Amino acid sequence: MIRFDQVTKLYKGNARPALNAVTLEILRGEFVFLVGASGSGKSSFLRLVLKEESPSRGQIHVLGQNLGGLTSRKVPFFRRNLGVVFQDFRLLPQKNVFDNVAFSLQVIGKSRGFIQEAVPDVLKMVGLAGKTNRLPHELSGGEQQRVAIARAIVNKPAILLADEPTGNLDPSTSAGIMTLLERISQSGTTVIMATHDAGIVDQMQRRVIELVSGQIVRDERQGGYQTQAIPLQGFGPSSMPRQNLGIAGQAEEAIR
Ligand SMILES: Nc1ncnc2c1ncn2[C@@H]1O[C@H](COP(=O)(O)OP(=O)(O)OP(=O)(O)O)[C@@H](O)[C@H]1O
Repeated sequence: MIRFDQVTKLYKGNARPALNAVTLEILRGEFVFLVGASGSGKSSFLRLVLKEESPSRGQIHVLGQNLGGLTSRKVPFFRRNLGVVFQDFRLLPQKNVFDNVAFSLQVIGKSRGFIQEAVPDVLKMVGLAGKTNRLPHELSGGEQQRVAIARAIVNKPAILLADEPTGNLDPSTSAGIMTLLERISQSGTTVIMATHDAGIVDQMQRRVIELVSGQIVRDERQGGYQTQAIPLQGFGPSSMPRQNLGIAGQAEEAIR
């Protein structure tokens, strides 16, 4: 579904790579938390999956396509398979709830009939059936994020990328958003969520990939936010006990 082979991302004017030789595979229907300190490379990872950025080295495959071979003309079509949700919702302030969701279907040329059916369906799913005519500023933060999620999933993407989707929400509203993301994942969508929210990661016990300075230091099937390992010197796979290395780390260690 998503495969990174030795992916390094260097930005201009930044000597240290944002991602450094990242190798991983994410399967269909998986729910994955991406954790790590600010600047560890989480957003860069998501932008590479979306092909908003290109790797400096290495190869990325998403949904069977080698992103390196994707021409810029084909990128908008490729992105139809991906939904994206951000911390700051990014709704269109002048459009009501219905139109915010409908707009994403209009731009990809869906028919009026399709839109009239699909939008109410998805708004019902996210629990906003009664609020279709509200403007974003008339909604709570949690409701705005539900609109953003509805917009991201209305075209039934195979992959949902969420960059700190609960970052602006209180704990109980966040819990509601996580229940929704879990339901979306259960319907077969791969969900990748970058987060600093320790409580959520600890509670959900899903796959956790931890980045430190652009490198994977932990990849656990059912992990928590905080690694159990206390690195002796600096960070990085070499300072982590073997049992906490996860699949990618063990592979790296085997190569060394
Ligand atoms: N467009 C850019 N140009 C130059 N450097 C960048 C750019 N985007 C990110 N970086 C750098 O790449 C590194 C990784 O940043 P990234 O945004 O991926 O981290 P992050 O883990 O998502 O952080 P946060 O949790 O704060 O969102 C940082 O050192 C950052 O300064």
